[in-house]
Amino acid sequence: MEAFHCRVNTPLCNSNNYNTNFLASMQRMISVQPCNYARLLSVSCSSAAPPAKNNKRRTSRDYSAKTSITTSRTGSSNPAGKPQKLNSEVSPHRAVSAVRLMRIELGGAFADLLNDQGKGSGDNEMGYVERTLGFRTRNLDDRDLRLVSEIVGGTIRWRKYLDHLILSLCHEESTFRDMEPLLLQILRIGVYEVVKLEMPPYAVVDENVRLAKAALRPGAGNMVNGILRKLVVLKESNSLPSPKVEGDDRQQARALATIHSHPVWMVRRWMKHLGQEKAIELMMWNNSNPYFSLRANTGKGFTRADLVTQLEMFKVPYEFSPHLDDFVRIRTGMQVIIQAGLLRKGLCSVQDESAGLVVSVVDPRPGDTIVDCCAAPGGKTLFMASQLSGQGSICAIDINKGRLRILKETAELHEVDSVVTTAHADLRTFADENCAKSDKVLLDTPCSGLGVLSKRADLRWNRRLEDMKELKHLQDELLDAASMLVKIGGVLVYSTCSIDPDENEERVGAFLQRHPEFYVDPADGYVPSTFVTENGFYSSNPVEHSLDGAFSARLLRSR
Ligand SMILES: C[S@@+](CC[C@H](N)C(=O)[O-])C[C@H]1O[C@@H](n2cnc3c(N)ncnc32)[C@H](O)[C@@H]1O
Repeated sequence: MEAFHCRVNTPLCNSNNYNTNFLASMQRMISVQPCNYARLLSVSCSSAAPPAKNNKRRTSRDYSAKTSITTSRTGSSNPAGKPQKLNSEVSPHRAVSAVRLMRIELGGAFADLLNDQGKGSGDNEMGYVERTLGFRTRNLDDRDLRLVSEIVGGTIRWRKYLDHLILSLCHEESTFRDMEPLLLQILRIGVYEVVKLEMPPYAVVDENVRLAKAALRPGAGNMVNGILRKLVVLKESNSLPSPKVEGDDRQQARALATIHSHPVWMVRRWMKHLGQEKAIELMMWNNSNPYFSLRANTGKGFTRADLVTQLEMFKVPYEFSPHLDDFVRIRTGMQVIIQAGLLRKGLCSVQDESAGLVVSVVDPRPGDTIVDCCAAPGGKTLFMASQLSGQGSICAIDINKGRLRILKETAELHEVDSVVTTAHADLRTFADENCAKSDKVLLDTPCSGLGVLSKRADLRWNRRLEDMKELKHLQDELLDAASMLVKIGGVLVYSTCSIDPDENEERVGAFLQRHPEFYVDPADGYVPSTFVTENGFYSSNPVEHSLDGAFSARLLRSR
């Protein structure tokens, strides 16, 4: 059977991609490679573990394409071709989680975007369930929605570790290697529920067996039953298989990557830059449940006190940010906030304080002319605009038209559009063609996003080591371009949401060598000293500051 090689494109930046659509992605994949439909159907209808006839390892993506093609060609992925119907036996959150996981891993949907959709999204989700599994379940209630977020986020984060457990519980490696994607997702959910959520184990087994039988076939249910029961026995006797951290650096990194569920290349990089202990702390942070920060939109006259009144009214527990006046932190209650329409009405935004502190480094003042070079979807543009009190201007540039449209619409919603204009352009061309010089230029550059892995559960699996090399080159070019827009005496702020020195200190160092007309203005006048490095840069560290990782350098132009 021929393998599919479909790389899901991910933007080289931290922000969400808003136009992902499962079926469209599937169609894209279909158009990439032809496939053998008869074989696909036979794969879906055969026993729990389809026989491995080829030597090549089948990736889950290979099977996903097959599954989805079956779906799109027949209108139902139900292998027995049963009419679509309500299945009240299957728990809704498991069915939705399994289908969401398929969409994320195979269709390129983004985990956090799906989690943010809130009430109403349950109907769409059920549509996906029906199209993928061939039946509906009862509707999701609030508890189900919370469970879906928890299970989907956790299962993605822990994927490597969960697969390690599943593999070690399979009789043969080929059983795991050739497992069809939906069956694998159901097993991952079950293993995550038993091992990480510590849910009542035999209920978890029964529920996931029921899902596998209904969504696939009885043989698949038997397989889930066998594997999960073995897992429960091992868990109860405290003898889950775990790789030993021993041998040379590479072997140790491999073991740690499995235990803490991260790509090996990242672990090796962090062991080199941070040492083993700090690398482990960072991975533990990335695997923990993040809290979120909300910024009250003062540009619209909605203060933090107003926000707090709303949170108290909806009984959402909060804490004040110790660093930024407009921000509060919440650990739970995001669904309530979404349902109450606070985001939709533009009264507040979800923004990490680490990003807010980058704006503090820019230090926007009423009357400033500002260029935001890589602006979309606009988190920092809008926060800067709210500080201009209607005086001054921000030119928001981005190469991505769709994201820039979102920025423009949000600026109107936030009532700061009088100071924001947008320019759809490649910064490198824009800088060549525009000779106007500005007071302040922010370059929030495309980066690996290695500082935001706790919030972006799927990002770790979408990044490759090669991205780092490509990014360095782009970051240098964008820095050169951004510097052309700064007036003499003006400010250039370079920022990333990465903790990687290659993207941060090294890029700034190389820039200063190429541009002796710039020098560092230490960040300690702009952010609390705990965030200021010995070189005068702003740097937030997830483990040390309990924020996302971010970096910025404030550079002044002398001539
Ligand atoms: C890190 S994101 C920016 C996030 C944004 N500053 C915010 O706070 O919401 C990087 C952005 O750079 C844009 N970008 C990438 N290459 C670009 C280029 N050559 N010119 C202009 N924008 C570019 C991407 O489209 C993406 O929106």
